[in-house]
Amino acid sequence: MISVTALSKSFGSVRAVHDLTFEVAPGTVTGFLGPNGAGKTTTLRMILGLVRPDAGTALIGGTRYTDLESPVTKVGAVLESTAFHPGRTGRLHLETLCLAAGIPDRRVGEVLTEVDLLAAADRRVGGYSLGMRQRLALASALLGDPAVLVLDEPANGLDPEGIHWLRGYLRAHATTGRTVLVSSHTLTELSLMADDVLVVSEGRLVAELPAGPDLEDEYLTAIRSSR
Ligand SMILES: Nc1ncnc2c1ncn2[C@@H]1O[C@H](COP(=O)(O)OP(=O)(O)OP(=O)(O)O)[C@@H](O)[C@H]1O
Repeated sequence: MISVTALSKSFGSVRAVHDLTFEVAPGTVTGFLGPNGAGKTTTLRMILGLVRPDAGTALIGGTRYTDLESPVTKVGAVLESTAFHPGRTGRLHLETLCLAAGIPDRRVGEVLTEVDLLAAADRRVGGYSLGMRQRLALASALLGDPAVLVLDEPANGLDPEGIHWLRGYLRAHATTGRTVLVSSHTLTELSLMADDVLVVSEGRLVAELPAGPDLEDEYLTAIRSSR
């Protein structure tokens, strides 16, 4: 369970997140949707302990990310800004992460298979396409076999087949009782991927919607009435 309570963060005069409260339950894929600049990335970064909130709390299973013991085995994250060493192969990148986190090396082959990147594993990451880098980022997040996945725009750069695959993957992942929070500013992407959608606008939660055929209409209504 991810629990965000009265979370706020400003950057100078920019109020990025304002008194935000929501919960993400296990067993479902929860979408995090909002216009550009709505505060999605800032919220995810606070959940992951990368940005310090001005007020409020973001807890994972009742504990702040920074207080988790062995966090990579509890929470897997894919962030927009994921950087890779371009001269390393995908496999070496994952092996390096395993070494740093004390995860057994056999996980490398397992996650490469899970994200369907085995064929490119021994190529240098500098030559990867955007979609391949996204798959490698997801593989990195999965190394510790975490119960919680936090993904910022994971479909970015994936081709339609890749998006279809990601959707199936995240759903299967959630079905095993895991928690998945996935952000996007693309409504169609989330309507395919998520079960429920948290809508944020100007740093505030403005609606919680089921991801059904009416999502677009309901989203637009929620955004317009929040302004
Ligand atoms: N490090 C920072 N310094 C200054 N302002 C920031 C910083 N990070 C975010 N902001 C501002 O906070 C607001 C929210 O940004 P954030 O990246 O969280 O939005 P977002 O919903 O993820 O947007 P997008 O969909 O475009 O990725 C924006 O106005 C942004 O410019």
